[in-house]
Amino acid sequence: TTTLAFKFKGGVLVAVDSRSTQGPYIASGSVKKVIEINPYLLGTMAGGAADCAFWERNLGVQCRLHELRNRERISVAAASKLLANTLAQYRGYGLSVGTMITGWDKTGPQLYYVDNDGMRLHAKDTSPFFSVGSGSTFAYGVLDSAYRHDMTDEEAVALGKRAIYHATHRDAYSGGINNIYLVKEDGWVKVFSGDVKDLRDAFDAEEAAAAAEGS
Ligand SMILES: C#CCCCC(=O)N[C@@H](Cc1ccccc1)C(=O)N[C@@H](CC(C)C)B(O)O
Repeated sequence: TTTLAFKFKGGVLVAVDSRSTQGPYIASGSVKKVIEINPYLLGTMAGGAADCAFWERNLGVQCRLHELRNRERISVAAASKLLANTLAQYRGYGLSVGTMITGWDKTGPQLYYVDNDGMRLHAKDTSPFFSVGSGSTFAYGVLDSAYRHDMTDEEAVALGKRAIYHATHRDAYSGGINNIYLVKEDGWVKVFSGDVKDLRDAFDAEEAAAAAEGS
């Protein structure tokens, strides 16, 4: 798996692959690794497929109960804390969950990293991005070299495609379809879904257009 998310001028960009493996066997090439918790909250999945799917779906239930009891949408910080607390309860059971919880709440766009070790990190200006999964080292290489805060939405999408492209090219456990979401003030939007084999052309074209626009 390669999942990544970064905060930037326009909000939060989320990009993931869709491959599931069982050793060298490709169990699926079309896993939805972004879960749409509600129209303002997204969760990403890396690690155990069943563990991520089950506990992030459970997080959606907890978020909805929070809304009903408090008559207001849950903050990204609180939603990520709910998941972190759940994973802490099951520490030692062997869960494998590496996730990012992101969305736009009354404090603006927010991004957290949460995993089964009990880690919960808040993306700040010092480190505005995370990448999670077996291909994350390759994605970090691209993000570290090309990330800028003041990217346009198009440039952010092109960077997400570029990072996923290089990670899925090198990591045997990543591949399939690249799904990309943009988190804006009035909720998330799914902006792209395409085979990683075709990504090279996609980000080349986008970057050429951005360069032409810039000149
Ligand atoms: C048995 C078995 C594994 C069932 C499928 C399964 O969970 N595959 C895992 C890899 C894994 C994990 C833990 C134990 C074994 C095998 C997988 O593909 N994870 C991807 C993300 C999920 C959401 C699809 B990615 O992190 O590579």
